[in-house]
Amino acid sequence: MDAIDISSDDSDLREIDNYTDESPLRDSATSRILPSWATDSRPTQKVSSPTRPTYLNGASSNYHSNRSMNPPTITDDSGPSSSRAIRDVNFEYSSGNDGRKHFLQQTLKRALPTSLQPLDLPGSQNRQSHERSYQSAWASSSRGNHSELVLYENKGSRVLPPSLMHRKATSGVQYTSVNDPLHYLGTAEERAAAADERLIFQAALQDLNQPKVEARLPEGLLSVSLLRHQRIALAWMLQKETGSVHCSGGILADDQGLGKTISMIALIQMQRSAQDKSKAKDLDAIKAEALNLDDDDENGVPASQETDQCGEIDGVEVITDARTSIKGFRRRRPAAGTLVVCPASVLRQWARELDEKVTDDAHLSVLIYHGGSRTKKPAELAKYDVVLTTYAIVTNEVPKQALVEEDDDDQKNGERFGISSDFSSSKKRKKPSLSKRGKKGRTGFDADDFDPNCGTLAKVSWFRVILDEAQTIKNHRTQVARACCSLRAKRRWCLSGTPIQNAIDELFSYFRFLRYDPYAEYKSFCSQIKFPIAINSINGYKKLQAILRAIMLRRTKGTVIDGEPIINLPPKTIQLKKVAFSSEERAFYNKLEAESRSQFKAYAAAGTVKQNYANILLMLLRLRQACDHPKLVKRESYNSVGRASSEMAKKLPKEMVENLLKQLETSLVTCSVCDDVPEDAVVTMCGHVFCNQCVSDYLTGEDNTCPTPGCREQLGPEAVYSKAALKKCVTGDVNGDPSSLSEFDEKSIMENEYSSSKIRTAIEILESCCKSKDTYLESDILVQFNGDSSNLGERDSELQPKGPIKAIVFSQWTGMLNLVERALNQSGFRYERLDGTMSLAARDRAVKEFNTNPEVTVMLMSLKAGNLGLNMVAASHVILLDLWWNPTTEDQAIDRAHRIGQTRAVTVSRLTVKDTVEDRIIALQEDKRNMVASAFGEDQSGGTASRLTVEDLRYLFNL
Ligand SMILES: Nc1ncnc2c1ncn2[C@@H]1O[C@H](COP(=O)(O)OP(=O)(O)OP(=O)(O)O)[C@@H](O)[C@H]1O
Repeated sequence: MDAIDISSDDSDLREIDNYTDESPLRDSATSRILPSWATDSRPTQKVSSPTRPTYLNGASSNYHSNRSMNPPTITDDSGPSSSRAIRDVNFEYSSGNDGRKHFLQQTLKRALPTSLQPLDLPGSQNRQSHERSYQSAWASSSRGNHSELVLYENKGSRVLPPSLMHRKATSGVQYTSVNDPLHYLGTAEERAAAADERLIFQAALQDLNQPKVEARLPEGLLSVSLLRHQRIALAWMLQKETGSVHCSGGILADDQGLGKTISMIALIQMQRSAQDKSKAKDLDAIKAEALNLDDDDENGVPASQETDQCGEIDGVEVITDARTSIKGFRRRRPAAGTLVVCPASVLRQWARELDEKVTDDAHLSVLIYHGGSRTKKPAELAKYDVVLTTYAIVTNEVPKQALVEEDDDDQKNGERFGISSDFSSSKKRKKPSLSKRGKKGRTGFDADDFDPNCGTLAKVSWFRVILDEAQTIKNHRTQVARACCSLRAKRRWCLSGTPIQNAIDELFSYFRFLRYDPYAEYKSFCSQIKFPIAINSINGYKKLQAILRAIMLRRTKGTVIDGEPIINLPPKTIQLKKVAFSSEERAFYNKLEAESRSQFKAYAAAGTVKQNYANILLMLLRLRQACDHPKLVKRESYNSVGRASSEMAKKLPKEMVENLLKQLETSLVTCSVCDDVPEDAVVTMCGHVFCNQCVSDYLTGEDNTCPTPGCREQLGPEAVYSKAALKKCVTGDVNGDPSSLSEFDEKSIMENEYSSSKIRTAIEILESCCKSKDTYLESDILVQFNGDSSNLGERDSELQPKGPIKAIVFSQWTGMLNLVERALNQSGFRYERLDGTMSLAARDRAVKEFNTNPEVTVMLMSLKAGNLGLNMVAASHVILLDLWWNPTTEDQAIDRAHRIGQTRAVTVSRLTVKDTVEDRIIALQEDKRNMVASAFGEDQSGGTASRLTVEDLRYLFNL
């Protein structure tokens, strides 16, 4: 469980199982989401920040705006800032008399900040010595009494960074220079030494002084020229792949639409061309570099030490370790090129970019590894320069890395540090681990890593693995994250415009994938990153920025290099449009809220709030949906599942149908794909319940397993049943079409022609922009884009392309898209639609049609299926019909239109209804936005406001 609950009371919401990243109740800003009636009646009082805290505005990028440095505001730790910080990392503490003091004491007991830890000599600080210092620090601190411990916290000035203390250095410890030989440790020592934070400090220091190096690709490799920020990214990536001691690779976190894909393609080309050159010179050396992929094989034992017996399966040499009899295929695993893992919806786009942006002469061989007929031969994968696949297939084929047993560790630390079990999180339910601890190798991989039955992707050693839209693995407990972590690779990259969406914890998953030591260990991540933020948000976030600096490159659309914006995109205007309910809608909503209120009160009175987590989420879902259209609330099942599924349901034994129906009707659980209460719920043959759209999206085009953690049932689209389809079977009316079922009230707002206030507003916006005569006016702000990137971003009104103004309309609910469709038909719009229930080919067709057919002016998109990766620059208006829990998902959606290639000013309308749950979601989004800005050191506009000094770094790493 991600949230570490150290409150002694039996507070209800905090310990709810099955909470998820996106779920509102997991966030400690719960009180912002639940209506006041819900929070007021909670039996346990929670402490929350009464005022908005002050945030740090440090720098996270080398390439920042030319602003002068503003030292961050110093806030009293006992004030709102610290309580905010506590919320950021999901702490809570009891609000009794000494609640806060007690919390701090316990936090300090659990993980002393580095500033209180003795330093080991560089290179000697392996994991055990780290633990020793951790213990001894506690031992020395614990000799003091509690008030002494609190003293460290309250007398914050004693531990402030020098830059915040009139430039007086507090640490007498010498720090090593960039030229220190430590920086050039041999390969064998690198891993051990990387666990030393001192190296991270040095990298950050070096980075601070680093000039804006640009790499130039040899002529003839790409069909377009790289933009300046892309050339800088290329130089940075080359350095990270070859000259970094932390991990080979990193996080390219540029804003959506700045060209991360092309930057990666340039990296692949650059490295290939370098190889080609040196191949001529030294073939042997190349073999060693390209094929010695076992460097990253963490279960590996040098071949010379093994006395193995060999056999061969599928062209892969299988080795039986003579001592353990464990079968492995570490040796001779085919050495393959670059694996790109991305959401299914952008698979084809990657293929297109690889085809179009690379010259014919420097052609890269590309395999789309997707679909039921994909090859089973590892050697086949190894033939290609680039293999493209999806997260679903990786999840399916790669044995999962063991779960991080943080609860376990917490308990051990609690016991070791004398913390009462009341404060340990060990009471919480542990998610099942697929592997037993005893079977794990030294780095926690499952023994079945060597299972010859694992999929083809796992039987290859990759030279490079790129996770596109890497936020997909943000929850390190999920199967997808654990599978990606197990991929064998020499170099690793995460691409994401929004790497943090909900909580700092999400970074841990990337660090783990990247092998970014010491933070790839959950305990170190907590003690070195999470806890310092909890204790002092200003310093904690500054340190995080420094840590990120060593492996992350992030530029936003507002980034300036040498006084020049990195890209001249047309402006983007976001309007929050407050829609007023009609009187009927208001009455409907108020009634619904009143019902939810009394229901919640009943749970609270019975002390069963936490048992009713899913019910409460459902109440929230209904309130959210009521803001869109009352019909969404009443309609239980409005989408037909596929014909194959309806046919299959008819063939099932009656008893099985009844059981599945019961499961669908009575089990209130969250959908394990989107982590919300299922919309248009469907049940799988194995009895798991999902949103129809989510499970369809997951299963698109793949023979797959059930997405529920721990369930390995094979699943096809025909084994997913809607309530309507099952009911038909039970009542014997097996020939009916489930989609035509209607269960609605016949009140006026439930009538078919009733169009909600939000839909009416959306249509008005579309009428005014897409049907207006201005469509072809010269007055549009246009930017020339003719494929020649040397002209990218230049404004030239004479070359304005003429074309219709188009819009994308997003909703998270397919039911809402259905209702909007009807309104569009009535108003005579031509539109396309993209949602998770469609095949990849159908989605691709819809995007192409929208982008190229001048008659089609509206694209209806599901936020869940269409917010990532797609290029939809034909649209210059975006309408968001409903709000998502975190703002980054909305940003992603908006940037489908606001990206390189956009020629017009982009207008975004976010529709919300006043005095509803949506007000509270907006406040929650604001909190999350601030947390992300603090972590990256960005201001609200996405620019970097100030940068870390050498003193800051020295202080932050306690050197
Ligand atoms: N140097 C360039 N020359 C020509 N076109 C470019 C260049 N760089 C990027 N583009 C185009 O800009 C668009 C956006 O690029 P890309 O899809 O790589 O962005 P991204 O950062 O990966 O975005 P997202 O995070 O949304 O996936 C693409 O259509 C791409 O072809």
